[in-house]
Amino acid sequence: MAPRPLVLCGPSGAGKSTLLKLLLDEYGPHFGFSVSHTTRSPRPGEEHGKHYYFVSRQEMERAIGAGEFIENAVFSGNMYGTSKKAVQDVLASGRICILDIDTQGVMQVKKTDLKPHYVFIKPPSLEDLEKRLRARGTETEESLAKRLNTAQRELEYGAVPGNFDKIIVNDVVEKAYSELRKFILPVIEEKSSK
Ligand SMILES: Nc1ncnc2c1ncn2[C@@H]1O[C@H](COP(=O)(O)OP(=O)(O)OP(=O)(O)O)[C@@H](O)[C@H]1O
Repeated sequence: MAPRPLVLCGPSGAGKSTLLKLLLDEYGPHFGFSVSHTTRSPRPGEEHGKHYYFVSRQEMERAIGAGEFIENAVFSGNMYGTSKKAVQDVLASGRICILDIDTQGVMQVKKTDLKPHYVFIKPPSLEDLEKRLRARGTETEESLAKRLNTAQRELEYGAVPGNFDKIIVNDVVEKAYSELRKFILPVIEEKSSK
């Protein structure tokens, strides 16, 4: 039986990439990422089928209409999405497929039969979240305001009982990572014993 995917969700700046990096440093070979589809043009060095499946808007709309996508979203005018096939390819290789998605994506995944483990990464407070995003230095004032606004709604969704199997407050990174590790180890062990 294929392993269950792992959903990592949480507001921008909560620390998903940070925790994911630690997880992959320690257990990389057990995990895999699905290759997303996008209608944006490839950047230099990006390969079709490796970084993304680069498709036309027409093809993407057809596939979404045909129910081939688990989740999809529009960012700055371009469509992005995760196809069922892309996730199944990872699972078929015996790896735990990581889905780093927002709450909209989670709602869509919940309608599929993928049955992932749902983990929500939470910042200690909105103030901390803002500090971290500012310190990361990747945002303009406009994108920062947008992320903080969205964060409020995501935190509300994260707090609804039953929406997630595990909520991890990313206060001290090491502590948050050890919680994530403890949650996912049984999944790795179950997979490895098959
Ligand atoms: N526990 C922590 N304490 C202090 N800073 C942290 C902590 N965890 C992460 N950071 C820092 O906060 C910033 C945001 O973290 P990260 O990029 O991992 O967030 P993210 O959830 O992946 O965001 P996005 O969804 O925008 O990709 C980074 O600069 C990271 O180094």
